[in-house]
Amino acid sequence: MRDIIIVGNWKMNKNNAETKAFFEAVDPVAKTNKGLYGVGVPFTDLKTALDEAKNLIVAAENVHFEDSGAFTGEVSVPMLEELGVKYCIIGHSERRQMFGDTDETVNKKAKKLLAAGITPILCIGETEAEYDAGKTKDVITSQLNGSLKDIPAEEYKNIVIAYEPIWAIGTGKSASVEIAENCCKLVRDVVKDMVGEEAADAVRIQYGGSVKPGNIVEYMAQEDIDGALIGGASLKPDSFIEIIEKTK
Ligand SMILES: O=C[C@H](O)COP(=O)(O)O
Repeated sequence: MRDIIIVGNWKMNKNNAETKAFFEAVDPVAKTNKGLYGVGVPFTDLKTALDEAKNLIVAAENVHFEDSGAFTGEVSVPMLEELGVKYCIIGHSERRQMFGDTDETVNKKAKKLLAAGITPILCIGETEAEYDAGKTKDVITSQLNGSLKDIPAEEYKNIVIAYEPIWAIGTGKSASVEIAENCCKLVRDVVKDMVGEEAADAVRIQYGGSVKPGNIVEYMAQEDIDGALIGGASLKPDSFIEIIEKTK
């Protein structure tokens, strides 16, 4: 049985004082022996978050695939390791759309993270036009094959895949439970085709896109949904606390 993993993604929000206040309010509630709860925070908040975290896990929101060099503005895997980061979101659709991330660069990031013992939270998902054109399966298959290329089956227990239909991100228009479950099952089937049943059973799959306290329970009741990646509803302590309390 896979453990649940529910992670907030703050995106470009919160300073250090706000991070500290969030952890003071939320961290005690996240004490559980049943699953994992955490937040992805901006690089500038990582140290504060890690210092405060007793129960919540802390994720970076991106990383570069080279260890060091002339990459102005970037942060490397060894830099995250030095801070004690254990989780890192990669390939978020906002990075793919606005900052040039591709399946190829995301694949390099995933390999570097795994080699360092940091769990990648790999984001995939189709646009509204692709969904309407019935291309979801093709898009997911191509993103998974590209982003997880040459990663051995035994590593999949250390990987989290976040299926986030782009049309549901920040729109308030969440995918129906049926669509979310069907697509997460599709992700698992593609992984099975790629690396076999054992890896497909082990990989944790999150749904992301307008998840909130009012819909988290029905998503989490689905067989192939092991967790959620939550943007807007992870910013307010009260709303994230409600999500934790409803699922732990
Ligand atoms: O990474 C999280 C997703 O982008 C979902 O964001 P949202 O919950 O605000 O729709």
